[in-house]
Amino acid sequence: MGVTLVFGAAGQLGQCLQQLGRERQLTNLIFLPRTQANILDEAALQSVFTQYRPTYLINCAAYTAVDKAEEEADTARRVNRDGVENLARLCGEFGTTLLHVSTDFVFAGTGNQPLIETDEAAPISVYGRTKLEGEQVIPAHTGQYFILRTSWLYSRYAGNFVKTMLRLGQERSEVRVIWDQLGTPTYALDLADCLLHIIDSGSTAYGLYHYSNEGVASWYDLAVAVFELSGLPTRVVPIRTAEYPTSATRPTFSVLDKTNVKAALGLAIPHWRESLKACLRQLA
Ligand SMILES: NC(=O)C1=CN([C@@H]2O[C@H](COP(=O)(O)OP(=O)(O)OC[C@H]3O[C@@H](n4cnc5c(N)ncnc54)[C@H](OP(=O)(O)O)[C@@H]3O)[C@@H](O)[C@H]2O)C=CC1
Ligand SMILES: Cc1cn([C@H]2C[C@H](O)[C@@H](COP(=O)(O)OP(=O)(O)O[C@H]3O[C@@H](C)C(=O)[C@@H](O)[C@H]3O)O2)c(=O)[nH]c1=O
Repeated sequence: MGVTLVFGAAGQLGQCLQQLGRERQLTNLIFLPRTQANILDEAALQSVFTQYRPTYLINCAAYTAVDKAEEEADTARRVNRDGVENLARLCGEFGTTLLHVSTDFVFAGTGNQPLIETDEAAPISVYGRTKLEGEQVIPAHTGQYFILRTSWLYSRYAGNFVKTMLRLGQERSEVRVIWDQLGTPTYALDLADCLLHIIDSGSTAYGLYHYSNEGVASWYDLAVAVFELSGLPTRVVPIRTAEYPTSATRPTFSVLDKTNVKAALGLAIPHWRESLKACLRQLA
């Protein structure tokens, strides 16, 4: 069986893949943190590809600080666009299948219907724009790719909204959370499982797909569920976006339609509340 290289292995999704790799004893998964393989370092990438000649590459490396990206557009673009192009070029040269992850923030989010892959992407933040550019550079270099757009990732690893709520819940009796932005929380471990499923299945249904957990929620709903399921008495006050100013504008409605990924890969996707329970069990 060929080798799968994982870039950005120290991040949230990368650590979920490491967890599944350990649990399933997948010896052909090679994890490369930024310190070993910076996706902006073309010479280092060339030598990693020459050494491993990977069958698959999973790219978890990204610039994900949504607000900070507004002031660091060049840095965000280098990682989210140029870094992805470096990987795609080498995947093309080495016949490697690229599994790349993108975001619901490529959408303006002004509608009210679940978004399909062919809906117009019109990002309203630097992060969203640079992630869209990353999606768009891939097909020029290789046709062997899966791009999975996902949303609102959380897990026991790295920083994420669920962990922020648990921390705030310990510190305060009340938190104020936006209820007028709708999307779908996604357990990063479920996404990691989906990525490994693509590899296991040997699927050649290349292309762009939407993947999140099932259901719809506001950030307020998610916070309420976190406190309810973890038995914390914290009160959640619903507020509007205007009452929580941030540098980056976020989509109002970015629920992803998963019809295509389920059909192409034969996946059963858990509801976000079920996956949240599983994550909170891991965190406890
Ligand atoms: N988090 C979320 O809510 C969502 C994430 N996504 C997408 O999912 C993917 C995974 O996200 P997630 O795991 O949460 O992100 P994280 O920010 O947790 O992890 C990203 C990793 O990429 C690394 N990295 C940054 N720059 C480089 C570089 N030049 N070379 C190599 N590695 C680098 C970071 O290293 P360091 O820690 O040193 O900066 C970090 O370890 C990303 O593509 C993201 O855009 C999509 C929707 C939602
Ligand atoms: C901490 C906090 C956040 N919020 C709001 C702000 C924002 O609209 C929303 C989420 O805030 P965060 O900053 O935690 O999450 P954010 O960084 O916006 O999350 C996004 O990250 C990128 C990487 C993606 O790709 C997206 O899919 C999405 O997951 O919750 C509150 O209303 N109250 C709070 O106390």
